[in-house]
Amino acid sequence: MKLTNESVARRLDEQAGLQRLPSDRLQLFQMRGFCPPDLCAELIALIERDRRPSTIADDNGDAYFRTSETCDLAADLPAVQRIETMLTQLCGIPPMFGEPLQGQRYAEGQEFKPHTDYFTPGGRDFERFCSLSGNRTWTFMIYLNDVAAGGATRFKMAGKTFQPEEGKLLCWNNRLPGGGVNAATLHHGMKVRKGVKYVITKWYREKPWRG
Ligand SMILES: O=C(O)CCC(=O)C(=O)O
Ligand SMILES: [Fe+2]
Repeated sequence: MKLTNESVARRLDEQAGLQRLPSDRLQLFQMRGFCPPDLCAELIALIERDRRPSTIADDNGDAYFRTSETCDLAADLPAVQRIETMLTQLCGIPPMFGEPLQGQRYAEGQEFKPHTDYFTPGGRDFERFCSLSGNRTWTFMIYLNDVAAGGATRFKMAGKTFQPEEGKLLCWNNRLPGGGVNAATLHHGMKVRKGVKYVITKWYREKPWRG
């Protein structure tokens, strides 16, 4: 199957319950209640079990750039298989293009400062992270819980902020229609002010994933 840059957005446009953000700068969709509460709870338990401090490809020398904790979620776990199947049905991207599912946990005061999910062509980390699998194409992110205060995801250039909410999916195309990277996807996982925030993230690549 040849996966074109445009075919994913077209498919997402046809999915019931998925809303497309009105914007000519980026392709971004949201869906409330995508992940059922029991599955959100299972995924949170897995993140609690396996979390470790997050790393970041290029933190611009700022140790506080991404202060959350991360974990890779093993593909053979039943909860992971369940959400992966739901994502594949939604977007139609063959699973071979996907990186392993990741979980993030933000405690009070933690954040992920403004960044893009793609690697900047020609940037310091590009060769290291993209030579085998190509750059990131689509991001699918799911909030697993309601957060008492803070923890929104802000797309400054697109002028849009999303509040965390149990089961809510956000997804966006990191590329422009012509194939280059889209700087308007810049986003900020804002500080959690009260409570704990859990998300999972699925990133897809231009070529089949070779980790
Ligand atoms: O937690 C958020 O709101 C954003 C997370 C994010 O941008 C990422 O993991 O790449
Ligand atoms: Fe991100």
